[in-house]
Order: sequence, then structure tokens, then C-alpha cells
Amino acid sequence: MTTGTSATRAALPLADKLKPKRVTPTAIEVDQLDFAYGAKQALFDVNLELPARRVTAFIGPSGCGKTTLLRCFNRMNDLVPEARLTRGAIRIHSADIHAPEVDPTLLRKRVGMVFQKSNPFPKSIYDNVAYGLRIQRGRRSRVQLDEAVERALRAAALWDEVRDRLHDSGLALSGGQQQRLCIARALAVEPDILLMDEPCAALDPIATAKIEELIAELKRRYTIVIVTHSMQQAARCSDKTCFFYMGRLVESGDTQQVFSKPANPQTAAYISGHFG
Ligand SMILES: Nc1ncnc2c1ncn2[C@@H]1O[C@H](COP(=O)(O)OP(=O)(O)OP(=O)(O)O)[C@@H](O)[C@H]1O
Repeated sequence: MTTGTSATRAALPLADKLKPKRVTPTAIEVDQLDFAYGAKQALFDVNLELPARRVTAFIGPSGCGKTTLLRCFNRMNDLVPEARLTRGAIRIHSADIHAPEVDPTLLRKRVGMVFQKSNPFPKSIYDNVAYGLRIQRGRRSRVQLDEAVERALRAAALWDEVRDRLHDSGLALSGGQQQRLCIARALAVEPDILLMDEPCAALDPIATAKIEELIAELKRRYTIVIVTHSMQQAARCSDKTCFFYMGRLVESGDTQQVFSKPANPQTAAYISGHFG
């Protein structure tokens, strides 16, 4: 991690707790969470612990609140008018992400996000990856920037495909490459946690398989939370699975167990394709 100056660290004491020296076993704790969009309640009494350096999958039928909860973890919902937590708390490595000292912009660097539809900037491949680094405080030499861009592209399993065309537009890449570019962009600022909202929904099976391989590799260093409509993907990629229904967490547990021996009949019906 590029740590920035000691002055930067001193200015952000609580937010800095989100980046612990040691990885604690629980990355994210959700405690009695209620969430509403205006008068419409979208999440009801969600209690959950997500393990660090593991993949957790959120599954459930459309509208059950998966994306809403995912977007709570980096306070993306702050940007939605009238959207708010009405009860409860979210802690990342024990730090309350709604504490007044927490800078949401810094939080979003530590808790990166990849969306369903890849969204590279209309810039070069290099500039897409360097973007977050350039707007961070603290100067970097060109060599440091080059190294960081290469590191992120390698981590996103894209380097070998783009090393000779770093200054071509990111928009000229295939859909799967664009999604890996977006992952590289998120990784460049060295997050702890990567949120993935249906990252393969727009990809063909080969591109999907590459992203899934990448997820398996990335979990050695990052905590990953993935929203997916694909039961096969959840079963293949995740260590923990959480099933939501109508804004409530119905069941969560070890993925193998949830898929082979679900405790709740609604979970069993959903994973066997009876509704959703
Ligand atoms: N910006 C918003 N304003 C108002 N209501 C919203 C907003 N975003 C989501 N909702 C509502 O909140 C509920 C949960 O939506 P959410 O997108 O979290 O579900 P989801 O499980 O991710 O669905 P999908 O699988 O279709 O993406 C739904 O009833 C949805 O209509």
C-alpha cells in the first residue's frame, strides 16, 4: 500500500482504521441494519459478518436488496437522494463507516466497486488505471506511476493482453477486457475490499470464466463480495453465500452447505430454480 504522508494519516485517524496492519478475521459486520429509500424500506434487520480474504456471494430474486446492501458498504447510497440507514450499523475492520470522521471518498478507495456494465473512462488504458492514483494526495514519480499501473493490470490478469497498447483507448477493448480494466482501476488504489455487482452479467462464458479465475486469485489479497444471479457462479466462486428475500437475510453460511443442505425452505426453493 502506498501509505501517503504522515500528515495525511494524522488527518484521517478513524478512516485509517479501515486499513489495519493485520487482517482481522471479519472484514465487514452488519448489525441490525434497516435501510430505506424515502418511505420505502428496502432492508430489514440485516445481521451479517463477512470474512476477510474470502468471497461472499449475495443471491436472491430481483429486488430483494442485494445491491442496496452492497452499496451500503462503501456508502455509495449516500449519493442517492432520500436513501438512508434508518437503524443499525456497518463496521469495516471494527470501524463504524458512518462515524463523522470517516471520509466517504477515502472509504470508497478502500472499498472498491465493480459494476455490472463495465464503465471505463473514455481515456487510454494507462490513464484509466492511473486515474485514482493521480487524484490521491501525495506525488508520484512517472516511474512509480508506471509500476503501479503495471501492478494493477497484472493483478487484474490483463497486463499480457495490453502491455503493448497501453495508450490505446480503454473503450477499444473487448467487453471482458473492459471489465478487467475496471477491476485494475479499482485495484490500483489498493483497496481492502472489492464489491462486485453482477460483474459477469454482460459477458460471454469465456470472459466470465476469466473473471471467475481472477476472483479466485484475488481473494488471496482482498475481501470480495459479489452479487450474482447465477447459482453456478455463486457455487463456483464463493466461500460464503447469503440468500436474501424481500429485504431480509434469510440464510447465510458456508457455500457448500447452503447449496447442498440449505436450512431454510425458501433458500432451497430459490437455489433449485422454483422461483426468482
Ligand atoms: N434508487 C432507488 N430509489 C428507490 N427505490 C429503490 C432504489 N434502488 C432500489 N430500490 C428498491 O429497493 C429494493 C431493493 O433493490 P435492489 O436493487 O437492492 O435489489 P436487488 O436484489 O439488487 O435486485 P436486482 O437483482 O434486480 O438487481 C427494490 O424494491 C428496489 O425497487
